[in-house]
Amino acid sequence: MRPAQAIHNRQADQKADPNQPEAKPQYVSAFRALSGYVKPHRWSLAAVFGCTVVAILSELLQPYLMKIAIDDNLLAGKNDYKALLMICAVYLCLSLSSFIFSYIQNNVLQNIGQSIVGRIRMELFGHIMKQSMGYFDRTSSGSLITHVSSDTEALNQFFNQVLLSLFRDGLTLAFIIVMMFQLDATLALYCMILLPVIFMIAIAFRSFMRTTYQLARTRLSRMVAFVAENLSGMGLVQAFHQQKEQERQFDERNGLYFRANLREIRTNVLFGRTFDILSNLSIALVTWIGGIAVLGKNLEFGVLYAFITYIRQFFQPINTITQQWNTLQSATVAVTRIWTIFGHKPDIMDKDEEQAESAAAPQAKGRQPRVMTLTTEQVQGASEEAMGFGNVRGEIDFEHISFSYEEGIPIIQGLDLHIEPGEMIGVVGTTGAGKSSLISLLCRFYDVKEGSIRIDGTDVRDIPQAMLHRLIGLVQQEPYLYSGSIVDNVRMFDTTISREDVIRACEFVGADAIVRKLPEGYDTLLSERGSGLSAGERQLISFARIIVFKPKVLILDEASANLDSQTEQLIQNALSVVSKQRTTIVIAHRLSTIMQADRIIVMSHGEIVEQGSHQELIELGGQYRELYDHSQGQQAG
Ligand SMILES: Nc1ncnc2c1ncn2[C@@H]1O[C@H](COP(=O)(O)OP(=O)(O)OP(=O)(O)O)[C@@H](O)[C@H]1O
Repeated sequence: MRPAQAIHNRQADQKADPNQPEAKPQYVSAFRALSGYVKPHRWSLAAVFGCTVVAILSELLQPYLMKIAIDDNLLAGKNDYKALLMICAVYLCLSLSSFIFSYIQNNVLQNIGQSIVGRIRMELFGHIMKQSMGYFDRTSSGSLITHVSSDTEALNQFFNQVLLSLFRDGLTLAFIIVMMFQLDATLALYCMILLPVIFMIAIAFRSFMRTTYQLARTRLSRMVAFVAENLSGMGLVQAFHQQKEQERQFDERNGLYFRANLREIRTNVLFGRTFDILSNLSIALVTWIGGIAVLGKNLEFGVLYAFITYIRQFFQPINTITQQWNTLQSATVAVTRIWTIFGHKPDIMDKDEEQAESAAAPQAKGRQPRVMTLTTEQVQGASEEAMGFGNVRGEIDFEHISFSYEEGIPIIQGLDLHIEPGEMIGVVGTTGAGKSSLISLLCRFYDVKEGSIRIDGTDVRDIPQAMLHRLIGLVQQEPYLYSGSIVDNVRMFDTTISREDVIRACEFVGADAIVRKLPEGYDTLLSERGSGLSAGERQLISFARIIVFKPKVLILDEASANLDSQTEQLIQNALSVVSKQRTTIVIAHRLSTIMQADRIIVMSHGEIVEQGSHQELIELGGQYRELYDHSQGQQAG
């Protein structure tokens, strides 16, 4: 299999996809979960209920008025024009009342629905953002996009359609039955004969519609997930000329979705038309039985007219409620899926969050909180002075740490490393040696399985994450730049950092000349992922970030891409200024970057196999020497 295709397929296959069709709706738990969100709106819901009752009564009284006009006026031969005019006026008033109260009911209900869905969407996004990196390794971004967009949209439809229909159509149905029995109990009973048939058909269709609907939703989610995977791996797709192959795979998924949709539409049309037939059958039955009664003078003509009108109105709400079944199902599945995410507590939590969690679940066994020496006051605030972490020295200890991403596949085993405050450490090693993993552990993107990592003697697990990430400045291999101006990218949208500070930082790292060449200078808007800037330029912007945020520890995961010699020189200069007086760890792909480091560490299979200065390691004649000779050979070549 070709690489790009293999990677996509691997991602799609391996990551958990909660959009499985077998997800069964759990109505009770789903609605219990929603009830907390609905509670604050209970008075508005009561108003909706009141408006619905008035709107329906206004509508259902109209045929009754016609019955009065026919029986008590027209057929009674009274020629009472005034009374007839009065009936027409009341009829119009009822129409107006039905319109006004339906409008209010609709608006208030939409408002409630939108604010609940908006709140859930916000909380869901916030909850996803709190998850650890391990969670994102296991969960595909496509399915997370589906949860934040489609699942919350399904909830939206629940409030827009299902709740509205349950309110309006359910009450309409109940009132029509009352009106029918009020008009003529015998004729009403004949109509009720058809009810069991209607229910049987509705139940039969329900399970069929559920299958087709779920199939369509699942295929849609897969298609969305596929698009998301492709967009995030677009570079790879283009580099391997995989466009045709990906188009073919998309066409396959698109075709499946198209067919599932057609099936769903056919089922809906068939169901709707079956109800029309039933409605007409009832009308024929009532016309026959009622007609005989009218001819035998046992029933007034106006009653028969009103009955026929009510039968027409009777089938419409049943049809609508049954049609809502799908939306109800998908909303229930969506709620279940959203609550599954809410129920997933982050693998990595701050000590106080962990304590709150274990207080809420006393039976849960957790790690015992450790003594913490770094205080929040030491590292809070925007500037170093305000943050007060001037007294953090930046001493780092990896104490006999072990780590694995997956159970049984060790990546780092019993590693010990002590880094002095202000020391500059270069890390080299073969690909897959565990260099980036070591850094991820220090940043607490993952937790060690054994041992501990300490900063100034405090376990990183005992330092609040917000604080830890202000202490450590990370320049990643592929520095991420957000859609926004250069200024905002340097200060990470933190407006407490002035524009002047940003410019000074850029000047300091040597990025100023590059930024000023851009069309709008510091106000140039970067597109997503900072495209428009080269890898080296993006790294320089990241260095400027380091300067404005003044972390105590700097980590540079050097870009593996080859940079032109001018940019490489700029990066070297930037590194030497930003690493001054701060502990610095550089994962180097080019040995020239770390030759001046205080100490170089050589990693292999998750262990440190050599360490010392450049000169010492060259003299040792081991793996470093080999790497060095190899790089010299490459340069010469
Ligand atoms: N998120 C992850 N999930 C599972 N395995 C991972 C993950 N990240 C890395 N690995 C595996 O862990 C091992 C060490 O990877 P790591 O990225 O730390 O190596 P590295 O020395 O930084 O390599 P490189 O120089 O190529 O970046 C590799 O075998 C890699 O496949």
